[in-house]
Amino acid sequence: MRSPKDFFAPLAVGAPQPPRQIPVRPSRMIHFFDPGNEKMAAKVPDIAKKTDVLLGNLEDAVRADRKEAARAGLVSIAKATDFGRTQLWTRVNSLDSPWVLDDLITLVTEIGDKLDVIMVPKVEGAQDIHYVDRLLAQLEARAGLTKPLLVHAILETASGVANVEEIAGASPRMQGISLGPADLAASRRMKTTRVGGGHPGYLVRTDPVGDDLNEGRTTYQQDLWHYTVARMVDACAMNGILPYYGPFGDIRDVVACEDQFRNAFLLGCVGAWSLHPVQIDIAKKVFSPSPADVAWARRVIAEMGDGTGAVMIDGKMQDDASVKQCRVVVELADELAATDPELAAAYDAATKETQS
Ligand SMILES: CC(=O)SCCNC(=O)CCNC(=O)[C@H](O)C(C)(C)COP(=O)(O)OP(=O)(O)OC[C@H]1O[C@@H](n2cnc3c(N)ncnc32)[C@H](O)[C@@H]1OP(=O)(O)O
Ligand SMILES: O=CC(=O)O
Ligand SMILES: [Mg+2]
Repeated sequence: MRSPKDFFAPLAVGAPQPPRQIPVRPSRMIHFFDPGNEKMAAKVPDIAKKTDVLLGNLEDAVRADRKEAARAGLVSIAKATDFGRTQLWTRVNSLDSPWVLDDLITLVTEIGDKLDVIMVPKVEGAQDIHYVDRLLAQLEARAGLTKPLLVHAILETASGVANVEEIAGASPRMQGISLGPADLAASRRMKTTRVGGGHPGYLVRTDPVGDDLNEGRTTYQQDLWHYTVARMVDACAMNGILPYYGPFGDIRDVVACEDQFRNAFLLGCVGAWSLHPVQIDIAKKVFSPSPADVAWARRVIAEMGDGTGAVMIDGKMQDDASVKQCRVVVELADELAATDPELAAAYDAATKETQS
């Protein structure tokens, strides 16, 4: 057993120093594509210009007989493309699959310098992260990489949820965690047949008004994912890593997709997956704080001075705690605005308006 003092030491001789902080880079949408699908692959250079993260997916949604083609496709796309500021991630096959070892060996060796994050599916506990951590260190050392690869876990097994805190803190490489509602539903033996989103049957109903149990009773659909997202957000926050909502499979229902993404944003997530080009702009809109919220937050910070005490602004009490929330919003807005001049202009315009 290594001492806690060794937590940040490289796990192989010659491997780069693991990170002490997760780099702050926009990751509002993690856009999935199948690198073995020629049509999708052809769109990558253009999609790269409008996404924060492009993810070459090798796992579910890639047919078993297309796994090698997807892996080879990702290698050639990564070598041929200048991604600019866009991060390149991959989702490798699960640790019990016949493909994952070759996924990791090939990708780290061939394009380890181009990849930022490796997403690991179906993580059950810290032991899965420890395995990947050591293997990556060995491969990084062999490939002579100088920048450590980061690891992102998908929360999509019942035991993964039970162990989410230890997963989040299992390695200094841990960059974040995404909810995987489809596999999680199956693992939990939930009786849904969807990829994320709500279900009309999961509801609460107001009390009966008279003898007729069917008359005048309103029902409210509930969020199937609230408990898991909230646990994931806490586990990530306490370990200094980033939480994400995962996939929303009803591509046509852009309205409900936006709702699901916004619930996650409000609860603390920094982004979500986009499975289809139509979901990119939804994620960008939802996971960027609105100009009105940023203007308000800047006003509260300005009026709170040194950040202590209580003031009244437009009839609302503000104090040390609310100013901290405002700082979270403004920090995120500033980070996003730093690479998005349009957003920066919208934030400044809204701020000027509240000052006039
Ligand atoms: C539970 C989980 O694990 S979720 C994560 C795994 N799943 C995925 O990664 C799914 C990724 N997405 C997809 O495979 C596809 O978007 C599908 C199958 C859902 C729909 O694909 P299509 O039926 O081709 O959709 P549609 O006809 O609307 O596509 C329009 C165009 O966008 C392209 N396109 C679709 N999805 C993507 C994408 N994710 N990235 C880039 N291009 C895409 C299509 O190739 C098509 O191109 P064309 O105009 O040159 O023909
Ligand atoms: O991988 C994602 C999921 O929902 O399953
Ligand atoms: Mg899954």
